Amino acid sequence: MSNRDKCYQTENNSENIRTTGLQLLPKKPEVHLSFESLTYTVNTYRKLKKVKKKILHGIDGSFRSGQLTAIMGPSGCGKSTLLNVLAGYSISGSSGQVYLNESLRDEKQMANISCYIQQDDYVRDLLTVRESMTVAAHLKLPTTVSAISKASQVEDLLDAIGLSVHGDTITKRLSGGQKKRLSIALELITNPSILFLDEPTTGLDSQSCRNLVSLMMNLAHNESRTMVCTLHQPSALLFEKFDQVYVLSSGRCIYQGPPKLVIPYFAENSVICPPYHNPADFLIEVAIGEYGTGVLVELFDITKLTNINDRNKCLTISNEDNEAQLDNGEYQKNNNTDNKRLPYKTELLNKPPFYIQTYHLYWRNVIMYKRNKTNAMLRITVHFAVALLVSYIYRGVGNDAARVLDNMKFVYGTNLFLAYTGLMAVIVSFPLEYMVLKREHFNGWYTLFPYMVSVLLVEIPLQLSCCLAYIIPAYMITDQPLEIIRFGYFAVFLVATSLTSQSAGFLCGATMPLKVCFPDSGVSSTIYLHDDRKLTVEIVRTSNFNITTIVLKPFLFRVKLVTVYIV
Ligand SMILES: Nc1ncnc2c1ncn2[C@@H]1O[C@H](COP(=O)(O)OP(=O)(O)OP(=O)(O)O)[C@@H](O)[C@H]1O
Repeated sequence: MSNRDKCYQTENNSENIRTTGLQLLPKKPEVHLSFESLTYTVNTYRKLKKVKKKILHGIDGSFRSGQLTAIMGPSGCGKSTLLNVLAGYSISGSSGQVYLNESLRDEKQMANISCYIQQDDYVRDLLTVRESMTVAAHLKLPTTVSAISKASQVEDLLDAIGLSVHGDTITKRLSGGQKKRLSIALELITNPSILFLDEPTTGLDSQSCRNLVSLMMNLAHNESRTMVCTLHQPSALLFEKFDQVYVLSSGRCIYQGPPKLVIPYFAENSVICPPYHNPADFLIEVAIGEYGTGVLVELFDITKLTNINDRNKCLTISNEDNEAQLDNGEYQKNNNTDNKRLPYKTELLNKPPFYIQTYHLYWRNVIMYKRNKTNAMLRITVHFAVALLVSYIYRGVGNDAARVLDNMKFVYGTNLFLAYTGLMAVIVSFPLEYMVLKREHFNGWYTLFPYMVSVLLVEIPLQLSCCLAYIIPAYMITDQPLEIIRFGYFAVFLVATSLTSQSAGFLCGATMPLKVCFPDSGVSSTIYLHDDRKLTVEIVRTSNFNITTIVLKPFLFRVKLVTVYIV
């Protein structure tokens, strides 16, 4: 069968996406996730006063293993917030209990058994699908697993997720649905028990949505994982595929249960779905309050009681003694068990040591730099060109005692230029890297120290080459004394300046919000947005301007640190 035929078959036989290959990976335990009186509060400001705003209002619920659950609700009702709190992504501001089976959630254990796939596909654009998976396998799996097994697990996963025919495609060339599947496959390497997905179907066509939901359903049913995702407004066909829906309205739950029971449940509470209406649309309309706010209050109260009962069932579902009780549907809350609940414990995966992580991260960076040679060559060429320009202006000053002041200006200007390019090389690029780093770090791929070392190992030689591309021609053309010691001092001093300002660039890029805009702005296109850190990189295009202003906004203050930047 030709590659094209295989590709066609994989893309169109979504229902046949198999997940059996995943069983080769170390099996994690099945985990029921439940929560009790979950509240999330943020600080907002009204007339210079700090005001607390409650986003989740003490909600209860349970998500079972082997089920695919959708958190639904109108925009701004708190779906992503709930997912963030459950995944442990947002901790400060939250209160209430989260349980893993019958034990309290422990942050470290949670990171070990779960993964969080965000709405945007933060994958490494310059790696191929297979390379991305291989690096992830080397970083996430213990060193006791041989390279051959890792490679075969990667192939199995690619096959299972329908991406094997695209294994050698650069990830930035993948379609939205394929990128989403790759994001899932990257996290499936460690076989997590719980998968959180924030709006996985956003931006996908109906066929890709169906493929993705089928894949999630297979992962839940065949592998007994707990799959939780947020959804906006699915089609009726897609809606029915979920095992459970958890509906939020203004931070409160109004329904948890199977999609098929939505209409009878609401009818019992005097909210009648119009004939031929999509039940998912109906749910959202009820949650928005189109059927009256009184109904919503009633639904909050009724659902809270049902959810508490469900949650308690979920907490004890692994306890065989309680099964007769569960079958009868008469569950009595055992407060003694509540008090005795201990943090969840399971065997932690042995992560590769520091040097192995650094090695794989370094090689990943090398591959990415190789694929983006233009950027590296441009940096070196700009240094060389500016060296020619500056040294032409100051030619011969090094050997002329009458032009000492000019020589000083040359050294000063050189210093400023190298400090500036060292800073700019990373201050703009690092924030773009930030979200991928955050995703990988949060999902436990590596610790920050090996990451930092691997970045420096590729950045320092590059910056050194840039400095030398400037220093050597400039030194010669300005006719500085040809003595090794003097050249050494000159070079060491300038390289040190450049590397120091590069570290300042990393610091600013990693900690400060950054804005890039053209003057006399016209249309704006945001290329990157991350609200948590209030970080915005924005390009505002005007007719033919090529000058940008870079504004750094460290938290409360706005500082125009660099004013002119030529792209
Ligand atoms: N850090 C914060 N500070 C202030 N308000 C916040 C913060 N985080 C979330 N919110 C508010 O909480 C509410 C819920 O946000 P959330 O992102 O969870 O909504 P959502 O249901 O996922 O919406 P959408 O479907 O549009 O993504 C919104 O009104 C949002 O403005």
